[in-house]
Amino acid sequence: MTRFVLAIDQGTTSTRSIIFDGNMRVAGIGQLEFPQHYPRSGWVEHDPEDIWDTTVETMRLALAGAGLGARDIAAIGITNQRETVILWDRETGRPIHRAIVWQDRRTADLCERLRAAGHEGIFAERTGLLLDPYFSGTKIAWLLDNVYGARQRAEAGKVLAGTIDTFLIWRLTGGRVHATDATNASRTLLYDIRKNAWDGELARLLGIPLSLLPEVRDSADDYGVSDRSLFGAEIPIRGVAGDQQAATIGQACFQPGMMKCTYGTGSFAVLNTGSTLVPSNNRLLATIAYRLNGETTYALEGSIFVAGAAVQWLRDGLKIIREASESGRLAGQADNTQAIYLVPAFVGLGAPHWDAEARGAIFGLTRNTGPAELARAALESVAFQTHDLVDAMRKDWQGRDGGKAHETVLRVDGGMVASDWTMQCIADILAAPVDRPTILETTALGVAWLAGSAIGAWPGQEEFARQWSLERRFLPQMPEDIRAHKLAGWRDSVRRTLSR
Ligand SMILES: Nc1ncnc2c1ncn2[C@@H]1O[C@H](COP(=O)(O)OP(=O)(O)O)[C@@H](O)[C@H]1O
Ligand SMILES: O=P(O)(O)OC[C@H](O)CO
Repeated sequence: MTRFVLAIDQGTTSTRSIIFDGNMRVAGIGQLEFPQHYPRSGWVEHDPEDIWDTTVETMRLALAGAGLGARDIAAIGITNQRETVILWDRETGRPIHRAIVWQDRRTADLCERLRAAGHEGIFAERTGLLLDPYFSGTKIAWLLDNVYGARQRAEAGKVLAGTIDTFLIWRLTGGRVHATDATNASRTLLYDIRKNAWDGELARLLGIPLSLLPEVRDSADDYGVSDRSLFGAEIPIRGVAGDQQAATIGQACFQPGMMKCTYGTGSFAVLNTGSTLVPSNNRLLATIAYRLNGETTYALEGSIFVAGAAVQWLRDGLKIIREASESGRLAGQADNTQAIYLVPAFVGLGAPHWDAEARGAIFGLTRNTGPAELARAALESVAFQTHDLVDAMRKDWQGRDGGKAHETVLRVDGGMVASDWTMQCIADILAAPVDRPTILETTALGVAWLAGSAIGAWPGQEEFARQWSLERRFLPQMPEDIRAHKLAGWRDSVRRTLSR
Protein backbone atom coordinates (compact mmCIF):
# COMPACT_ATOMS: atom_id res chain seq x y z
CA MET A 1 0.00 0.00 0.00
CA THR A 2 1.26 3.50 -0.86
CA ARG A 3 1.93 5.76 2.13
CA PHE A 4 2.20 9.15 0.40
CA VAL A 5 -0.26 11.72 1.74
CA LEU A 6 -1.08 15.02 0.03
CA ALA A 7 -1.88 17.92 2.35
CA ILE A 8 -3.66 20.98 0.98
CA ASP A 9 -2.89 24.03 3.14
CA GLN A 10 -5.20 26.77 1.89
CA GLY A 11 -3.93 29.90 3.70
CA THR A 12 -4.80 33.59 3.71
CA THR A 13 -2.15 34.72 1.27
CA SER A 14 -1.18 31.52 -0.53
CA THR A 15 -2.21 27.97 -1.23
CA ARG A 16 0.27 25.17 -0.62
CA SER A 17 0.10 21.50 -1.47
CA ILE A 18 2.67 19.26 0.16
CA ILE A 19 3.19 15.55 -0.40
CA PHE A 20 4.70 13.69 2.56
CA ASP A 21 6.14 10.19 2.24
CA GLY A 22 5.44 7.44 4.77
CA ASN A 23 8.35 8.70 6.91
CA MET A 24 6.73 12.15 7.04
CA ARG A 25 9.38 13.69 4.83
CA VAL A 26 8.41 16.23 2.18
CA ALA A 27 8.42 14.58 -1.26
CA GLY A 28 6.89 17.37 -3.33
CA ILE A 29 5.55 20.85 -2.84
CA GLY A 30 3.55 23.41 -4.82
CA GLN A 31 2.82 26.93 -3.62
CA LEU A 32 0.99 29.82 -5.29
CA GLU A 33 -0.01 33.23 -3.97
CA PHE A 34 -3.32 34.75 -5.03
CA PRO A 35 -4.75 38.30 -5.04
CA GLN A 36 -6.27 39.94 -1.98
CA HIS A 37 -9.22 42.26 -2.56
CA TYR A 38 -9.87 45.26 -0.28
CA PRO A 39 -13.09 46.79 -1.71
CA ARG A 40 -13.49 49.17 1.24
CA SER A 41 -11.62 50.06 4.41
CA GLY A 42 -11.77 47.07 6.75
CA TRP A 43 -13.16 44.72 4.06
CA VAL A 44 -11.11 41.75 2.83
CA GLU A 45 -12.26 39.35 0.10
CA HIS A 46 -10.86 36.43 -1.91
CA ASP A 47 -12.08 35.20 -5.28
CA PRO A 48 -13.19 31.57 -4.67
CA GLU A 49 -12.08 30.69 -8.20
CA ASP A 50 -8.52 31.81 -7.28
CA ILE A 51 -8.72 29.56 -4.23
CA TRP A 52 -9.92 26.65 -6.36
CA ASP A 53 -7.46 27.24 -9.22
CA THR A 54 -4.44 27.54 -6.91
CA THR A 55 -5.54 24.40 -5.08
CA VAL A 56 -5.71 22.26 -8.22
CA GLU A 57 -2.57 23.83 -9.68
CA THR A 58 -0.48 23.36 -6.50
CA MET A 59 -1.68 19.76 -6.21
CA ARG A 60 -0.44 19.15 -9.77
CA LEU A 61 2.85 20.94 -9.00
CA ALA A 62 3.39 18.83 -5.89
CA LEU A 63 2.64 15.61 -7.79
CA ALA A 64 5.01 16.60 -10.60
CA GLY A 65 7.74 17.63 -8.12
CA ALA A 66 7.47 14.29 -6.34
CA GLY A 67 7.34 12.40 -9.63
CA LEU A 68 4.06 10.78 -8.56
CA GLY A 69 0.61 10.26 -10.02
CA ALA A 70 -2.79 10.32 -8.31
CA ARG A 71 -2.69 6.53 -7.85
CA ASP A 72 0.41 6.89 -5.65
CA ILE A 73 -1.42 9.10 -3.15
CA ALA A 74 -3.06 7.20 -0.31
CA ALA A 75 -5.13 10.11 0.96
CA ILE A 76 -5.71 13.85 0.86
CA GLY A 77 -5.87 16.07 3.97
CA ILE A 78 -7.32 19.59 3.81
CA THR A 79 -6.40 22.37 6.21
CA ASN A 80 -7.52 25.93 5.70
CA GLN A 81 -7.67 29.55 6.73
CA ARG A 82 -10.61 29.46 9.12
CA GLU A 83 -13.81 31.55 9.42
CA THR A 84 -13.59 32.73 5.79
CA VAL A 85 -16.91 31.86 4.12
CA ILE A 86 -18.30 31.22 0.67
CA LEU A 87 -21.93 30.83 -0.48
CA TRP A 88 -22.44 28.99 -3.75
CA ASP A 89 -25.16 27.73 -6.05
CA ARG A 90 -25.98 24.07 -5.37
CA GLU A 91 -26.63 23.33 -9.06
CA THR A 92 -23.76 25.11 -10.78
CA GLY A 93 -21.22 25.21 -7.94
CA ARG A 94 -20.69 28.89 -8.76
CA PRO A 95 -20.10 31.24 -5.82
CA ILE A 96 -22.73 33.95 -5.42
CA HIS A 97 -20.14 36.46 -4.13
CA ARG A 98 -16.45 36.63 -3.32
CA ALA A 99 -15.36 34.90 -0.11
CA ILE A 100 -15.51 37.14 2.95
CA VAL A 101 -12.19 36.68 4.72
CA TRP A 102 -11.65 36.19 8.45
CA GLN A 103 -9.94 39.60 8.72
CA ASP A 104 -13.00 41.40 7.30
CA ARG A 105 -14.69 43.81 9.72
CA ARG A 106 -17.87 44.68 7.77
CA THR A 107 -20.18 43.04 10.28
CA ALA A 108 -18.98 45.05 13.29
CA ASP A 109 -22.39 46.80 13.39
CA LEU A 110 -24.34 43.56 13.37
CA CYS A 111 -22.17 42.25 16.22
CA GLU A 112 -22.83 45.46 18.14
CA ARG A 113 -26.60 45.11 17.60
CA LEU A 114 -26.57 41.51 18.82
CA ARG A 115 -24.56 42.59 21.85
CA ALA A 116 -26.91 45.50 22.57
CA ALA A 117 -29.85 43.07 22.39
CA GLY A 118 -28.18 41.05 25.15
CA HIS A 119 -27.22 37.99 23.07
CA GLU A 120 -23.47 37.84 23.81
CA GLY A 121 -24.00 35.40 26.68
CA ILE A 122 -25.82 32.73 24.69
CA PHE A 123 -23.26 32.82 21.86
CA ALA A 124 -20.35 32.61 24.32
CA GLU A 125 -21.96 29.85 26.36
CA ARG A 126 -22.74 27.60 23.38
CA THR A 127 -19.96 28.36 20.89
CA GLY A 128 -17.07 29.42 23.16
CA LEU A 129 -16.66 32.49 20.92
CA LEU A 130 -17.36 36.22 21.26
CA LEU A 131 -19.51 38.45 19.10
CA ASP A 132 -16.81 39.69 16.76
CA PRO A 133 -16.85 40.09 12.95
CA TYR A 134 -13.93 37.61 12.84
CA PHE A 135 -16.25 34.58 12.95
CA SER A 136 -18.22 33.16 10.01
CA GLY A 137 -21.81 33.54 11.25
CA THR A 138 -22.28 37.27 10.78
CA LYS A 139 -20.46 37.06 7.43
CA ILE A 140 -23.02 34.50 6.17
CA ALA A 141 -25.83 36.74 7.42
CA TRP A 142 -24.31 39.69 5.55
CA LEU A 143 -24.17 37.70 2.29
CA LEU A 144 -27.80 36.61 2.64
CA ASP A 145 -28.87 40.20 3.28
CA ASN A 146 -26.74 41.93 0.68
CA VAL A 147 -26.46 39.68 -2.37
CA TYR A 148 -29.52 40.15 -4.59
CA GLY A 149 -31.93 37.21 -4.26
CA ALA A 150 -29.59 35.26 -1.96
CA ARG A 151 -31.99 34.83 0.93
CA GLN A 152 -34.85 33.65 -1.29
CA ARG A 153 -32.60 31.16 -3.08
CA ALA A 154 -31.17 30.01 0.23
CA GLU A 155 -34.62 29.41 1.69
CA ALA A 156 -35.53 27.43 -1.43
CA GLY A 157 -32.49 25.18 -0.77
CA LYS A 158 -30.64 26.40 -3.86
CA VAL A 159 -27.61 27.84 -2.06
CA LEU A 160 -24.95 26.14 0.09
CA ALA A 161 -22.61 27.72 2.61
CA GLY A 162 -19.23 26.64 3.79
CA THR A 163 -15.83 27.53 5.10
CA ILE A 164 -12.92 26.98 2.70
CA ASP A 165 -12.54 23.26 3.54
CA THR A 166 -16.22 22.69 2.67
CA PHE A 167 -15.96 24.56 -0.62
CA LEU A 168 -12.85 22.58 -1.61
CA ILE A 169 -14.45 19.26 -0.63
CA TRP A 170 -17.53 20.15 -2.70
CA ARG A 171 -15.42 21.03 -5.74
CA LEU A 172 -12.96 18.12 -5.36
CA THR A 173 -15.75 15.56 -5.06
CA GLY A 174 -17.60 17.00 -8.06
CA GLY A 175 -20.45 18.32 -5.89
CA ARG A 176 -21.09 15.03 -4.10
CA VAL A 177 -20.08 15.91 -0.52
CA HIS A 178 -21.20 18.94 1.52
CA ALA A 179 -19.30 18.49 4.78
CA THR A 180 -16.96 20.14 7.24
CA ASP A 181 -15.10 18.98 10.33
CA ALA A 182 -15.81 19.90 13.95
CA THR A 183 -12.85 22.33 14.21
CA ASN A 184 -14.05 24.44 11.30
CA ALA A 185 -17.65 24.27 12.52
CA SER A 186 -16.48 25.54 15.91
CA ARG A 187 -15.47 28.88 14.33
CA THR A 188 -18.85 29.81 12.87
CA LEU A 189 -20.85 31.14 15.88
CA LEU A 190 -23.50 28.57 14.85
CA TYR A 191 -22.10 25.40 16.41
CA ASP A 192 -22.75 24.21 19.96
CA ILE A 193 -19.34 22.86 20.95
CA ARG A 194 -20.71 20.91 23.93
CA LYS A 195 -23.48 19.16 22.02
CA ASN A 196 -21.43 18.94 18.84
CA ALA A 197 -24.34 20.11 16.71
CA TRP A 198 -25.53 23.14 14.77
CA ASP A 199 -27.64 25.32 17.04
CA GLY A 200 -31.08 26.26 15.68
CA GLU A 201 -31.55 29.12 18.13
CA LEU A 202 -28.25 30.80 17.25
CA ALA A 203 -29.01 30.32 13.55
CA ARG A 204 -32.39 32.04 14.09
CA LEU A 205 -30.74 34.95 15.90
CA LEU A 206 -28.43 35.40 12.90
CA GLY A 207 -31.22 34.77 10.36
CA ILE A 208 -29.43 31.82 8.76
CA PRO A 209 -31.42 28.78 7.51
CA LEU A 210 -29.82 25.59 8.88
CA SER A 211 -30.31 23.93 5.48
CA LEU A 212 -27.40 26.02 4.18
CA LEU A 213 -24.90 24.39 6.49
CA PRO A 214 -22.74 21.31 5.84
CA GLU A 215 -22.77 18.03 7.71
CA VAL A 216 -20.16 18.00 10.49
CA ARG A 217 -17.75 15.05 10.65
CA ASP A 218 -14.70 14.02 12.67
CA SER A 219 -11.34 15.57 11.78
CA ALA A 220 -10.19 12.15 10.51
CA ASP A 221 -13.17 10.83 8.58
CA ASP A 222 -14.47 9.87 5.16
CA TYR A 223 -14.99 12.98 3.02
CA GLY A 224 -15.49 11.13 -0.28
CA VAL A 225 -13.00 10.94 -3.13
CA SER A 226 -11.63 13.50 -5.54
CA ASP A 227 -13.29 13.30 -8.94
CA ARG A 228 -11.37 11.13 -11.43
CA SER A 229 -11.46 13.91 -14.04
CA LEU A 230 -9.20 16.14 -11.92
CA PHE A 231 -6.04 14.06 -11.47
CA GLY A 232 -6.68 10.91 -13.51
CA ALA A 233 -7.68 8.74 -10.54
CA GLU A 234 -9.84 9.08 -7.46
CA ILE A 235 -8.05 10.00 -4.22
CA PRO A 236 -9.80 9.57 -0.83
CA ILE A 237 -10.14 12.72 1.29
CA ARG A 238 -9.63 11.54 4.88
CA GLY A 239 -8.45 14.45 7.04
CA VAL A 240 -9.88 17.97 7.57
CA ALA A 241 -9.01 20.61 10.18
CA GLY A 242 -8.76 24.39 10.50
CA ASP A 243 -5.16 25.48 10.07
CA GLN A 244 -4.49 26.44 13.69
CA GLN A 245 -5.89 23.15 14.90
CA ALA A 246 -3.84 21.29 12.29
CA ALA A 247 -0.73 23.10 13.55
CA THR A 248 -1.61 22.05 17.12
CA ILE A 249 -1.71 18.45 15.90
CA GLY A 250 1.44 18.87 13.77
CA GLN A 251 3.22 20.18 16.90
CA ALA A 252 2.02 17.03 18.70
CA CYS A 253 0.32 19.11 21.42
CA PHE A 254 -1.86 16.14 22.37
CA GLN A 255 -1.51 16.44 26.15
CA PRO A 256 -3.61 18.89 28.19
CA GLY A 257 -1.43 21.90 29.03
CA MET A 258 0.63 21.77 25.83
CA MET A 259 0.64 24.96 23.83
CA LYS A 260 1.66 26.08 20.36
CA CYS A 261 1.74 29.46 18.69
CA THR A 262 1.76 29.93 14.91
CA TYR A 263 3.22 33.13 13.46
CA GLY A 264 1.91 33.81 9.94
CA THR A 265 -0.11 36.82 8.78
CA GLY A 266 -1.76 36.76 12.20
CA SER A 267 -0.79 34.74 15.22
CA PHE A 268 -2.72 32.07 17.03
CA ALA A 269 -1.87 30.50 20.37
CA VAL A 270 -3.68 27.24 21.16
CA LEU A 271 -3.61 25.43 24.51
CA ASN A 272 -4.87 21.86 24.62
CA THR A 273 -7.38 21.51 27.50
CA GLY A 274 -8.18 17.84 26.88
CA SER A 275 -11.73 16.54 27.14
CA THR A 276 -12.68 19.53 29.34
CA LEU A 277 -14.22 22.60 27.82
CA VAL A 278 -12.62 25.46 29.76
CA PRO A 279 -14.69 28.63 29.36
CA SER A 280 -12.44 31.68 29.38
CA ASN A 281 -12.74 34.37 32.02
CA ASN A 282 -10.12 36.40 30.21
CA ARG A 283 -11.64 36.94 26.78
CA LEU A 284 -9.96 34.05 25.05
CA LEU A 285 -11.89 31.56 22.94
CA ALA A 286 -12.92 28.07 23.93
CA THR A 287 -12.81 25.98 20.79
CA ILE A 288 -12.45 22.46 19.41
CA ALA A 289 -8.85 21.28 18.97
CA TYR A 290 -9.88 18.10 17.12
CA ARG A 291 -12.56 15.44 17.12
CA LEU A 292 -11.36 11.88 16.65
CA ASN A 293 -13.57 8.77 16.78
CA GLY A 294 -16.42 10.97 17.99
CA GLU A 295 -14.39 12.24 20.98
CA THR A 296 -13.85 15.96 21.26
CA THR A 297 -10.64 17.51 22.52
CA TYR A 298 -11.03 21.16 23.47
CA ALA A 299 -8.64 24.09 23.46
CA LEU A 300 -8.27 27.64 24.62
CA GLU A 301 -7.23 29.94 21.81
CA GLY A 302 -5.86 33.45 21.62
CA SER A 303 -6.08 34.99 18.16
CA ILE A 304 -4.23 38.13 17.08
CA PHE A 305 -4.81 39.56 13.65
CA VAL A 306 -1.45 41.18 12.89
CA ALA A 307 1.91 39.43 13.40
CA GLY A 308 3.79 38.78 10.13
CA ALA A 309 1.45 41.37 8.61
CA ALA A 310 3.37 44.02 10.62
CA VAL A 311 6.53 42.87 8.83
CA GLN A 312 4.67 43.06 5.50
CA TRP A 313 3.78 46.63 6.44
CA LEU A 314 7.48 47.46 7.05
CA ARG A 315 8.19 46.01 3.60
CA ASP A 316 5.22 47.13 1.49
CA GLY A 317 3.88 50.16 3.38
CA LEU A 318 6.93 51.88 4.85
CA LYS A 319 9.33 50.24 2.38
CA ILE A 320 12.15 50.20 4.95
CA ILE A 321 13.04 46.58 4.18
CA ARG A 322 13.01 44.68 0.89
CA GLU A 323 12.52 41.20 2.36
CA ALA A 324 10.76 40.06 5.53
CA SER A 325 14.00 38.32 6.52
CA GLU A 326 15.78 41.71 6.86
CA SER A 327 13.53 42.79 9.73
CA GLY A 328 15.40 40.99 12.54
CA ARG A 329 18.82 42.34 11.58
CA LEU A 330 17.41 45.88 11.33
CA ALA A 331 15.65 45.57 14.69
CA GLY A 332 18.95 44.44 16.23
CA GLN A 333 20.49 47.80 15.25
CA ALA A 334 17.84 49.85 17.10
CA ASP A 335 18.80 52.44 19.71
CA ASN A 336 17.96 50.84 23.06
CA THR A 337 17.38 54.15 24.78
CA GLN A 338 14.28 54.82 22.67
CA ALA A 339 11.01 53.30 23.88
CA ILE A 340 8.94 53.08 20.71
CA TYR A 341 5.70 51.08 20.78
CA LEU A 342 3.72 50.02 17.73
CA VAL A 343 0.19 48.82 18.43
CA PRO A 344 -0.62 47.10 15.11
CA ALA A 345 -4.41 47.40 15.32
CA PHE A 346 -4.58 47.67 11.51
CA VAL A 347 -7.85 45.69 11.47
CA GLY A 348 -8.86 46.24 15.08
CA LEU A 349 -7.53 44.19 17.97
CA GLY A 350 -8.28 40.52 18.60
CA ALA A 351 -7.80 38.66 21.87
CA PRO A 352 -7.95 39.63 24.64
CA HIS A 353 -9.27 43.11 23.70
CA TRP A 354 -11.72 42.34 20.86
CA ASP A 355 -11.96 45.92 19.69
CA ALA A 356 -13.09 45.93 16.05
CA GLU A 357 -12.96 49.73 15.81
CA ALA A 358 -9.43 50.32 17.19
CA ARG A 359 -6.83 51.33 14.61
CA GLY A 360 -3.02 51.20 14.78
CA ALA A 361 -0.81 53.69 16.59
CA ILE A 362 2.86 54.40 17.28
CA PHE A 363 3.99 55.93 20.57
CA GLY A 364 7.27 57.46 21.73
CA LEU A 365 8.51 58.90 18.42
CA THR A 366 11.42 61.35 18.61
CA ARG A 367 13.57 63.08 15.98
CA ASN A 368 16.03 60.19 16.35
CA THR A 369 13.49 57.49 15.54
CA GLY A 370 14.34 55.73 12.29
CA PRO A 371 13.78 52.47 10.40
CA ALA A 372 15.64 50.32 12.96
CA GLU A 373 13.47 51.51 15.87
CA LEU A 374 10.29 51.00 13.84
CA ALA A 375 11.40 47.50 12.84
CA ARG A 376 12.10 46.67 16.48
CA ALA A 377 8.73 48.08 17.55
CA ALA A 378 6.97 45.95 14.90
CA LEU A 379 8.69 42.72 15.99
CA GLU A 380 8.32 43.52 19.68
CA SER A 381 4.58 44.07 19.16
CA VAL A 382 4.35 40.40 18.20
CA ALA A 383 6.07 39.42 21.46
CA PHE A 384 3.91 41.73 23.58
CA GLN A 385 0.71 40.42 22.00
CA THR A 386 1.87 36.84 22.57
CA HIS A 387 2.53 37.76 26.18
CA ASP A 388 -1.04 39.05 26.60
CA LEU A 389 -2.45 35.82 25.18
CA VAL A 390 -0.26 33.51 27.21
CA ASP A 391 -0.89 35.52 30.36
CA ALA A 392 -4.66 35.19 29.85
CA MET A 393 -4.23 31.46 29.19
CA ARG A 394 -2.22 30.96 32.34
CA LYS A 395 -5.01 32.62 34.34
CA ASP A 396 -7.74 30.51 32.70
CA TRP A 397 -5.74 27.32 33.05
CA GLN A 398 -4.38 27.83 36.56
CA GLY A 399 -5.76 25.39 39.07
CA ARG A 400 -6.85 22.91 36.42
CA ASP A 401 -3.40 21.57 35.69
CA GLY A 402 -2.00 20.59 39.06
CA GLY A 403 -0.29 23.99 39.44
CA LYS A 404 1.85 23.69 36.32
CA ALA A 405 0.66 26.85 34.56
CA HIS A 406 3.99 28.53 35.33
CA GLU A 407 5.87 25.85 33.40
CA THR A 408 4.80 27.25 30.04
CA VAL A 409 6.78 26.12 27.03
CA LEU A 410 5.68 27.54 23.71
CA ARG A 411 6.08 25.42 20.57
CA VAL A 412 6.26 27.79 17.61
CA ASP A 413 5.76 27.54 13.85
CA GLY A 414 4.73 29.64 10.83
CA GLY A 415 6.70 31.82 8.39
CA MET A 416 7.85 34.29 11.04
CA VAL A 417 9.68 31.77 13.21
CA ALA A 418 12.55 31.97 10.72
CA SER A 419 13.44 35.17 12.61
CA ASP A 420 15.81 34.26 15.49
CA TRP A 421 15.60 37.84 16.74
CA THR A 422 11.81 37.63 17.10
CA MET A 423 11.91 34.20 18.76
CA GLN A 424 14.46 35.43 21.34
CA CYS A 425 12.33 38.52 21.94
CA ILE A 426 9.26 36.34 22.55
CA ALA A 427 11.16 34.14 25.03
CA ASP A 428 12.39 37.29 26.84
CA ILE A 429 8.98 38.95 27.04
CA LEU A 430 7.18 35.73 28.02
CA ALA A 431 9.93 34.75 30.47
CA ALA A 432 9.43 31.23 29.14
CA PRO A 433 11.22 28.87 26.74
CA VAL A 434 10.28 28.99 23.07
CA ASP A 435 10.77 25.73 21.15
CA ARG A 436 11.24 25.74 17.38
CA PRO A 437 10.84 22.28 15.84
CA THR A 438 12.84 20.73 13.00
CA ILE A 439 9.79 20.43 10.78
CA LEU A 440 8.27 23.86 10.23
CA GLU A 441 5.48 22.68 7.91
CA THR A 442 3.52 21.72 11.01
CA THR A 443 0.11 22.78 9.68
CA ALA A 444 0.36 20.59 6.58
CA LEU A 445 1.97 17.79 8.59
CA GLY A 446 -0.86 17.89 11.13
CA VAL A 447 -3.59 17.36 8.56
CA ALA A 448 -1.44 14.83 6.67
CA TRP A 449 -1.23 12.86 9.91
CA LEU A 450 -5.02 13.01 10.32
CA ALA A 451 -5.49 11.60 6.80
CA GLY A 452 -2.55 9.15 6.92
CA SER A 453 -3.49 7.69 10.29
CA ALA A 454 -7.17 7.49 9.28
CA ILE A 455 -6.28 5.01 6.56
CA GLY A 456 -3.77 3.17 8.74
CA ALA A 457 -0.79 4.18 6.59
CA TRP A 458 0.84 6.44 9.22
CA PRO A 459 1.75 5.83 12.86
CA GLY A 460 -0.70 6.35 15.72
CA GLN A 461 -0.76 9.39 18.00
CA GLU A 462 1.93 8.32 20.48
CA GLU A 463 4.46 7.34 17.86
CA PHE A 464 3.75 10.53 15.91
CA ALA A 465 4.30 12.61 19.08
CA ARG A 466 7.61 10.81 19.74
CA GLN A 467 8.86 11.85 16.31
CA TRP A 468 8.45 15.60 17.04
CA SER A 469 11.98 17.00 17.27
CA LEU A 470 13.48 20.23 18.53
CA GLU A 471 15.63 22.36 16.25
CA ARG A 472 16.35 25.14 18.76
CA ARG A 473 15.17 26.27 22.20
CA PHE A 474 15.22 30.03 22.91
CA LEU A 475 15.67 30.68 26.65
CA PRO A 476 14.68 33.96 28.31
CA GLN A 477 17.66 36.25 28.97
CA MET A 478 16.10 39.62 29.75
CA PRO A 479 16.46 40.98 33.31
CA GLU A 480 13.08 41.08 35.07
CA ASP A 481 13.11 44.84 35.71
CA ILE A 482 13.57 45.62 32.00
CA ARG A 483 10.85 43.15 31.06
CA ALA A 484 8.43 44.69 33.54
CA HIS A 485 9.25 48.19 32.31
CA LYS A 486 8.68 47.23 28.67
CA LEU A 487 5.39 45.51 29.47
CA ALA A 488 4.17 48.56 31.40
CA GLY A 489 4.91 50.73 28.33
CA TRP A 490 3.04 48.28 26.09
CA ARG A 491 0.00 48.17 28.35
CA ASP A 492 -0.14 51.94 28.40
CA SER A 493 0.11 52.09 24.58
CA VAL A 494 -2.70 49.58 24.14
CA ARG A 495 -4.89 51.47 26.59
CA ARG A 496 -4.43 54.63 24.54
CA THR A 497 -5.26 52.79 21.29
CA LEU A 498 -8.53 51.15 22.33
CA SER A 499 -11.66 52.74 20.87
CA ARG A 500 -13.75 52.32 24.02
N1 LIG B 1 12.53 36.03 8.48
C1 LIG B 1 11.35 36.60 8.78
N2 LIG B 1 11.29 37.55 9.75
C2 LIG B 1 10.10 38.12 10.09
N3 LIG B 1 8.92 37.82 9.49
C3 LIG B 1 8.92 36.91 8.52
C4 LIG B 1 10.13 36.25 8.10
N4 LIG B 1 9.82 35.39 7.11
C5 LIG B 1 8.47 35.50 6.91
N5 LIG B 1 7.94 36.42 7.74
C6 LIG B 1 6.52 36.80 7.84
O1 LIG B 1 5.75 35.61 7.95
C7 LIG B 1 4.51 35.72 7.23
C8 LIG B 1 4.34 34.51 6.31
O2 LIG B 1 4.13 33.37 7.06
P1 LIG B 1 3.11 32.22 6.58
O3 LIG B 1 3.14 31.21 7.67
O4 LIG B 1 3.51 31.81 5.21
O5 LIG B 1 1.77 33.08 6.56
P2 LIG B 1 0.24 32.77 6.11
O6 LIG B 1 0.03 31.28 6.30
O7 LIG B 1 -0.58 33.60 7.04
O8 LIG B 1 0.08 33.21 4.70
C9 LIG B 1 4.57 37.01 6.44
O9 LIG B 1 3.68 37.93 7.06
C10 LIG B 1 6.01 37.50 6.58
O10 LIG B 1 6.05 38.90 6.71
O1 LIG C 1 -4.04 31.64 6.79
P1 LIG C 1 -3.38 31.84 8.11
O2 LIG C 1 -2.27 30.88 8.34
O3 LIG C 1 -2.98 33.25 8.34
O4 LIG C 1 -4.48 31.47 9.25
C1 LIG C 1 -5.66 32.17 9.35
C2 LIG C 1 -6.49 31.67 10.53
O5 LIG C 1 -6.99 30.38 10.35
C3 LIG C 1 -7.61 32.62 10.81
O6 LIG C 1 -8.36 32.20 11.94
